[in-house]
Amino acid sequence: MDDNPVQLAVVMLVNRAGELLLQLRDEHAPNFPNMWALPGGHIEPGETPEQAAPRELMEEASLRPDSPLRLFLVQPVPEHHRVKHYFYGMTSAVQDDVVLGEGAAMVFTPAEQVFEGREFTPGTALAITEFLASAEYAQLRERA
Ligand SMILES: Nc1nc2c([nH]c(=O)n2[C@H]2C[C@H](O)[C@@H](COP(=O)(O)OP(=O)(O)OP(=O)(O)O)O2)c(=O)[nH]1
Repeated sequence: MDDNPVQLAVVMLVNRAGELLLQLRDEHAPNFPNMWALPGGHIEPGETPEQAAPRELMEEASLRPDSPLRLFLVQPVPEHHRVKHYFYGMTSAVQDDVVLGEGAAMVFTPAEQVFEGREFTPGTALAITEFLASAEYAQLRERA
């Protein structure tokens, strides 16, 4: 039984070149230090996942999506007592627009390089794999 799992909102933000924004967690992070992740974090009490996702993106990268983020996947991770809400969206921002607010790095990464030598937080690699193969990602690429 996992009665009250921690609720997280994370963002798969794609730029006009089709690159995905990835966060490297810093060495002092209490959980999963030095691992790759998506920008995101805890959904605060009274906050919806739809509110938490753009807030975390602003706090951690100083970026806004071009249009409202959409939900891609809700993923239970019972072994870590978490539920992760994955949102996606497009930005016309470029790497120089990123202001690192949390973590050791925040980088737009070409899709074919996402899995090159990176260890991801639980559930993240699976969600990114599904997203990069999805109609949702293909549609963003068509509109870029
Ligand atoms: N940002 C992020 N955190 C993740 C991912 N996967 C995953 O298990 N986590 C975990 C790590 C942390 O235990 C938790 C999020 O913590 P955080 O420190 O990044 O979030 P936060 O901004 O809410 O931080 P705080 O308010 O607790 O200081 O979720 C992911 O893809 N991105």
